Order: sequence, then structure tokens, then C-alpha cells
Amino acid sequence: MDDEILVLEKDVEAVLARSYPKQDTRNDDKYLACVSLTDLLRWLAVPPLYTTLRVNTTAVTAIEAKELLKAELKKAEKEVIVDLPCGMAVLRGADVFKQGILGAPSTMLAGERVKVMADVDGSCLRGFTKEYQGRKMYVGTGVSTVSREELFCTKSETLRGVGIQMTEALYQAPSLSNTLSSVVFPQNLPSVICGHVLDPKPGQTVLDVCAAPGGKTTHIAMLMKNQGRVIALDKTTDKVSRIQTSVDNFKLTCVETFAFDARKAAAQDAEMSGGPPYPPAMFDCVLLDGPCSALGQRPSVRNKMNASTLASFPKLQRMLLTTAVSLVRPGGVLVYSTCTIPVEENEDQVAWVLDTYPDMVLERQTPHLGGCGLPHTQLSETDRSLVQRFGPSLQTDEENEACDTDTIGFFIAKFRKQITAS
Ligand SMILES: C[S@@+](CC[C@H](N)C(=O)[O-])C[C@H]1O[C@@H](n2cnc3c(N)ncnc32)[C@H](O)[C@@H]1O
Repeated sequence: MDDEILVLEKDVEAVLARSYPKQDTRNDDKYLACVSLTDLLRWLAVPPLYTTLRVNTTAVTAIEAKELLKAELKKAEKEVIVDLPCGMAVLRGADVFKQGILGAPSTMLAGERVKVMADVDGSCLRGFTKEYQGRKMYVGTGVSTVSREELFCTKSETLRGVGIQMTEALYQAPSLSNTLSSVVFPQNLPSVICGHVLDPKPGQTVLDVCAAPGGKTTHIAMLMKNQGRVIALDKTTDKVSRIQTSVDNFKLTCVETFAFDARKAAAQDAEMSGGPPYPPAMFDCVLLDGPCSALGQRPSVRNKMNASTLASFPKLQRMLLTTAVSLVRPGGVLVYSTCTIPVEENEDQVAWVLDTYPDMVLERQTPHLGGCGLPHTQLSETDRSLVQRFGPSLQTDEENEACDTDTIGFFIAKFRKQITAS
């Protein structure tokens, strides 16, 4: 995978080069350990190792959802095990070559739709027939061009050509978005963490400022046990209908959705009931998971965004932050998150909130599975330790206890508005 690297426009790369060193500084005592820009771009070019799903626990338990999902996926198609290099090639858009196939069901014929799984630990033996129980990673779905018999009754040296023609590209492949949509919602791990960090309680009034397609909205409503009031805004009716679909799928009734420019969602003389705008200090919790440059999305091997588009996000985010801060009640919580990596959209925005609104303070997050904020930013060392940044790890996979923080690039800050004596 070492040859894959995210190619950015030169001016955008220059912006990132301000925060990420040219060389890896992990062995250099003079610097705080920091991943190099090259390593970051390499990390962004490959997909996260895991696909995560959040369970609708108002409908089923996590164990029940797992069983339902297993049965659903089993129904889908037969499973072929390929070696890891072959699996990685598939993630880069290749078909499966016959020599890369390790295991296939005894009934597999040419022309059958099959699910392709990569053998993560390299422990599957060639010619395996049963359902492989080792660690495996879904890399796509395709159509076999050979039967199992042809594959394994031929000398491996003489096996040539494509064995499985891939039909479903890369990571969209599991098409889980339409699978058990009342039971699970495909959502990356940091986004799931966002809901828990916000920690809304039943009966509270919560605002999801930029909510489409509603991943975090449904999580918030679920954590509130569908009791209280969740207001979900996004800027177009089209986007809002996507939130509504997510809400309806989960049969949640405490969510109100509105198409509205969230920059204008606070007004002194507004009413608390009905749609926006709303009066200041109305909400117990506010989530701003707003527009960002989305440079944390993986896999991504080419991004054509230019520096002026990149530079437009911090301004918009500050307008939304201004509204979000004003709508949180004293004692209430504001969570700010992005799925991007530039300091300007993350640590710098947090520092700006702390500077501009002295009543907003950072709070420790639970759970905290990501790393700290980047070093050498406007944040103090203490504040840096309070934010969560998901990015390439400085540790090797063996040093990491689990690789399940191999996620998309993401950033989370949790503020609490102080109650000031008036
Ligand atoms: C990162 S996405 C939100 C994802 C969502 N929180 C979730 O978890 O499903 C950012 C959203 O911000 C919305 N947005 C951008 N500008 C906005 C504005 N001025 N008012 C409301 N929503 C806005 C975009 O339409 C987009 O849907």
C-alpha cells in the first residue's frame, strides 16, 4: 500500500505543510512526536480497516443486531477468501486474480456472485472450503469466472488471469445503507463517539445544527430514549428529507426537522416552540458537526479542492459556531466536530471559541479513543489533551492494543458554557 498517496492541489498541500513536518519527528527529541505530511497523505489514501455500524438500541440489543446482520449477510452471497496483497489490490480497484484466491465454497461455479474477503492474518490455507473463521476483511463483491474445482484442481503455477470480476467498488460495496435500515446505521467510529461525547439525556432539548443525513441526529434521539426534543437543521429541503428518512427508519418521534440556514438560527425575540430561529440559551446540548473540507475521508487518492475553497471553511464554521454558542444554555454543552485534518478548521477554531467566549471552557471527553490535538497550535498543552483528533497513529499496529481506531480523520471538541454570577 506504500505507493498509494493522496494527491492534493499544491496550494492545499502547502497549507497542510504548515502543521505537518516534512520528516517524521517521532525519533527526534527536539520535537514533539508528529506524523509527517507524507505519512498523513499515505494514510488518507487507504480505507479504514473496519466498517462500523451503530445499533438502534431502542429496537434491538447489540447482540440481536449482530445476529440479524450475520444472517442477512450470509444470505447475500458465497464467500471467497483472498490473500491480503490481493485484497489490498482490490481496494485499489483491481479484479481478483486466480492466484490470489485461498478459499472458496465447494459449490462455487463460474458466473456466481461472491463476496470477497481478505485474510487479514495470513492464516488461511490454500484450498480452504469451509467458512473461514479467522480475521477477515470485506473488500468487495464480484462474479466468479471459474468454479472452485477449476481453481484448486489446477496447479497453482499454471493459474492465470482474473478469477473474480469485481462488480461493487471498494467500500461502498456492502451496501449496508439499505440493509436492516431500522436496526443499524452505517456510521464511522468517531461519529458514533461524537454522540456519546455530547451525552444528551432523556427529556432535554437538543439542537443538531447541521444534521443531514441524520446519522448523529438519530444517535442523539436514541441516547435520549426518544424522550425530549431534538431539533435537526440543514440548509435544503432535499437534505432535510434525508434526515427525516433516517429518523423514520429508526421510528423516532422526538425529532423535528427544518430546512434553515443555521447561521441565522438564533434571534433574541424568537419563540421556543415550532421552527427556527430560536432564542439564545434555549438548548441543553448543541452539536455542530458542520461543513468542512472533509480531508479526513478515506480512502482518497486524489482531491482537486483548491486553497481558496479550503480557506472558505473556517469563516463559515465561525459563523455557525457563533450561533451555536449563543444557543447553548449556561451549564449546557456544545460539541464541535469535523471530518477533516487542517489545524485551521480544528485546533484554531477551538482556540478562537475559547478566546472569543470566556464562558466557554473545554471539557474532558468520554470516551476518548482518539489522540490529542496537534502540537504547536494555538491550544495550550492542557487544552490539546482535552480535544480528540483521529489520524494516523505514531504507534505501529503491534504497539496499538487494537486497530479499531484506524478510522477516518476526525476532530472533536467538547465545550461547557459556564454559569456566571449575574
Ligand atoms: C458533515 S455534514 C453533517 C453530517 C451530519 N451531522 C451527520 O452526522 O449525519 C455537514 C452538513 O452541514 C450542512 N450545512 C452547510 N452549511 C449549512 C448552513 N448554513 N445551515 C445548515 N446546514 C448547513 C450541509 O448541508 C451538510 O449536510
